[in-house]
Amino acid sequence: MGGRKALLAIVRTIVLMKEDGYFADAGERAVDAAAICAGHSDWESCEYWAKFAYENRVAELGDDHPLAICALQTLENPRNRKYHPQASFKSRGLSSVTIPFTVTKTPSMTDPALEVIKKKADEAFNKNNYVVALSLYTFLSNIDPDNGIYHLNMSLTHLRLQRWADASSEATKALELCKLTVHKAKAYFRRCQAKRELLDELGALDGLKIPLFNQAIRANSLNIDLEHFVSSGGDFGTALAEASRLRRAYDPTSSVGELADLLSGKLHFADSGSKLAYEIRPTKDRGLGAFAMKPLRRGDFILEETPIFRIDSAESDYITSRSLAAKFDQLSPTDLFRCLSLSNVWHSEIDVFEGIYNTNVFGQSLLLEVSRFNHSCSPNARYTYHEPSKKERIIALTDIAEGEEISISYLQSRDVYARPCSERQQVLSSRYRFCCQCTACDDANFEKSDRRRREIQKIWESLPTAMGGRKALLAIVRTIVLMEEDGYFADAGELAVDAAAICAGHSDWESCEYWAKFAYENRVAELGDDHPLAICALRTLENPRNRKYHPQASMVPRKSFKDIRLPQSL
Ligand SMILES: C[S@@+](CC[C@H](N)C(=O)[O-])C[C@H]1O[C@@H](n2cnc3c(N)ncnc32)[C@H](O)[C@@H]1O
Repeated sequence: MGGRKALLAIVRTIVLMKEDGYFADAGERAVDAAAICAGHSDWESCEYWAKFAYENRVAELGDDHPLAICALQTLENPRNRKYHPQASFKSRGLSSVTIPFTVTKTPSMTDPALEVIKKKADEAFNKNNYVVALSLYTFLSNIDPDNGIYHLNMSLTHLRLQRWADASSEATKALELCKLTVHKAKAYFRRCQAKRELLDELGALDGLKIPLFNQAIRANSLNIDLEHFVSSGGDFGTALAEASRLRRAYDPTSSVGELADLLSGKLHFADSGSKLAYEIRPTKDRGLGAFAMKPLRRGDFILEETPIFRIDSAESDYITSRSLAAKFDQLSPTDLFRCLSLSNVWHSEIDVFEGIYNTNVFGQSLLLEVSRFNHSCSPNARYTYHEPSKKERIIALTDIAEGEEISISYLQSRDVYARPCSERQQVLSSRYRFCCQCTACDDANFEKSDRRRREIQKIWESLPTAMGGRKALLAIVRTIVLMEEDGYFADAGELAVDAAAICAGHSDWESCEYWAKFAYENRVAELGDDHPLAICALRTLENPRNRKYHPQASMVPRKSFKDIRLPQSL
């Protein structure tokens, strides 16, 4: 089925179903309609139907149902063949066919990120963690500036932090924005408390000189707000108690330093490993970055960090704002605040959690410190997840001078060392929204670098899928040489693992040992000697003929590859 006739049939079916009081399954018809429109490249109509399908599936199945999630992904990626396999297969022109009514939003489509942040802010406040609570309320009010409740909460939090002037001005903003009398009463009361403390401080400064004047101001100012508090339904006894209470003087130093540290991301975390190896500070043109605090050698551990959370691979295909909100919901308010201070290149275009996650996810981990390391296509360090300790590691790939920026590659293996600059830039700009200017991409080097990386690309494209024998070994040698020439010092170990396997297949045990040793040494340097991949390389080196480690050992005719080695310099 396809085209105009089918779409008209779908419209008629939905109208008849609705007229007949049957309110299920319209979403399924709309999925077909969206697919038809995608096939004819009518993206506007496709979006119209995909939205209808999504809203109906959410209403009928729940927004966390795989079919609703799938509909959302289809809505977000109409041209992607993963979601619409038939996209653009037919001729255009279907936009006039739509259904004659609209579907209202369901309550479950509220912003899950805001709900979580608000809950965590309240939690921090209730645990007397006012600095974090204030930061989270401030974050919320920046996203939703017309919501007076956040200002009301900020006013109270400033009061707890003894920041009277801020408490007063937040209460004033709450008064401007809050509609309900009960909220207004709270705002008056808080402003009154703040002013009293503020005036006490002023009175303490010059109170001896003009005590009567200060008392008059105090009485007048407090009275006005207290009057409003009472007339807005505030408790009279509370107002009286407030009016008669005298509080200690204002302490301007309280908590300010801690807040500044949190905001500038300068706090070091408990398990951030070798603190002396690097520091996070602003770069010239790419936000924050990590810089070596001492000279580092290839193989040195720079950082080990427990992820804030991980998304397992099965989950990663179904990430939605709601599933991410559930992850963020498990964090402490302080960790949530730290996450919210991470870079978000998506700004308000997408849900705040999705923006932060997409900008900062490394592999499957979201991390606070690793997230500050910038990208290079010729990195001097790499990140790797160490499953046994459940920590993400950053390890030096080259020697790094004190003061030099430490960079890692956001792209993996052949996506970086076997792709020319333009292809890398495409991914980096669409996913991370920056134009890379690393040594492999800058104007002075990119042509030379492109020549090498294109050659690697070609070598691998021209090899048969079932790789084996001399040709493959020569391809591996050439690739490692080109990578090295191009200043790319990761992943050679992985290629050497393949080389060892080829040699084992042909029963060339001497060559097998040569490559297995190279693989082991490189995996140790890049991943650590306790990494499962390094341990596996060691076992392979120790047991080259064992099929557990080389399943293809001696499976093909015996051959010698002793003449194929890497140059001595490597
Ligand atoms: C994981 S964050 C890295 C830390 C970030 N600079 C910060 O201030 O928190 C990724 C973002 O940093 C910036 N970035 C990373 N590497 C870069 C590079 N080579 N050139 C320009 N911007 C880069 C981009 O905005 C990117 O989306």
